[in-house]
Amino acid sequence: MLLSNTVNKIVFINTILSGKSNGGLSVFNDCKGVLFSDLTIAQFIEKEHRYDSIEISKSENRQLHTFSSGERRKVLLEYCLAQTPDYIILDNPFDHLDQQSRIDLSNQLVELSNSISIIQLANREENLLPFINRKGYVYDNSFDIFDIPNPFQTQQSNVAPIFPSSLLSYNKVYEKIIKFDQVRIDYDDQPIITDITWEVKHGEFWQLIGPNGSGKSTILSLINGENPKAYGQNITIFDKKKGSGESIWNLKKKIGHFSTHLAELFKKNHTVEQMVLSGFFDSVGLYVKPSGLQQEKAIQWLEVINIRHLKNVYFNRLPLGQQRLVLIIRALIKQPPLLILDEPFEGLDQENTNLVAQLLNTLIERTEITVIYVSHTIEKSLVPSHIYELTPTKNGSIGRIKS
Ligand SMILES: Nc1ncnc2c1ncn2[C@@H]1O[C@H](COP(=O)(O)OP(=O)(O)OP(=O)(O)O)[C@@H](O)[C@H]1O
Repeated sequence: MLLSNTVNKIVFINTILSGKSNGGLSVFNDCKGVLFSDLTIAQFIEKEHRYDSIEISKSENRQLHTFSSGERRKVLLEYCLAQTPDYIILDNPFDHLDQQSRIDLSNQLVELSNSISIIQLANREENLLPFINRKGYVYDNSFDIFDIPNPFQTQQSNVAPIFPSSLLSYNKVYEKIIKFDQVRIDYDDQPIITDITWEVKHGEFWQLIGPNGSGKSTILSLINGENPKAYGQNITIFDKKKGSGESIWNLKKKIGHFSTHLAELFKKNHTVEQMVLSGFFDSVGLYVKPSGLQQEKAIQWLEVINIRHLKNVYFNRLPLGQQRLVLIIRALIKQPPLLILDEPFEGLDQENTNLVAQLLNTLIERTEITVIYVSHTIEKSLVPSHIYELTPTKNGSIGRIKS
């Protein structure tokens, strides 16, 4: 099933799992189904957080949030198959996976399709599994299923003419936005990254690549102040050595941050507009009163991603793809000196992928922002000026500049 980003995926999935489908999917109404999705992962993480329990990875005795994004997916698939379902719903199964893991998963799914039924949900046609023999397209919340138009056309987004100006001006030019000097991080005596020496200068545009579990998110967490292991390492951010007295909040003021995990534990009833505004205050969700100018800016950004009409809808009720778009503009709204995006294209359909790529291109063209993003896929429309690649070794991942 190819789904547009406006489809409420949670309701769609629940309709199938509760045996209430109409049309072609009604053949599954009396069968036992399981869900393989970021949504399931988020639910398990929440449960483990609330009860301080281990729900999935009992053999490794680890909570799910301590696994990397790709590792979480692998652990979840094992768990799903152990439930011996009649069918499995695979929601964007290739998200968060590196190239080799995608190939391995494809092969595993070909095998699996001999014993159980598979319903694949994808946001991009190129991600549909090649062996799937019945395809459909759902584009709104009627959940009516149509044939996929051939060729499948997506609208080209054009964000350039209404790109909002910045409210704040960061006119200080830093000599070293980031400098890592022989950085090494261990978890439970297991080396994760080792001997990382890397420098990012003002205005540069970097992609950080490496296989699942190689330490990309760990590196980002050392930069954005979320990882206490940064202290004691030789790390300089905005010309200041880590540990030389700058508060995390001061650091966060200069960084816009997006990660697909950002709202995993967010359960409050905050609206879309409040969520976007919270980017000014470096919080997830809004806890202070914004100014009129800030509110104006939030509306302008919502216009950029074409969802101004949803400003009063609760963030948690939005389809996952739109939640991610909202979190991306939340990261952009203050137009900070440094923007960090961890997998900004995951879960987006082609149209919204184009939109985000164009937003980033415009930002890079018109401002002096420094950008670091992590992505397992190469987006043709987005060309970083530099690539830093992590390669795992038994002593932890080492890094090198790829271009
Ligand atoms: N809190 C933790 N406790 C134990 N191990 C951890 C913890 N956090 C991360 N790790 C491990 O560190 C390694 C690097 O994780 P990280 O999330 O940085 O990888 P990544 O390159 O971002 O992977 P992915 O592409 O799958 O997102 C992984 O093997 C992960 O299991």
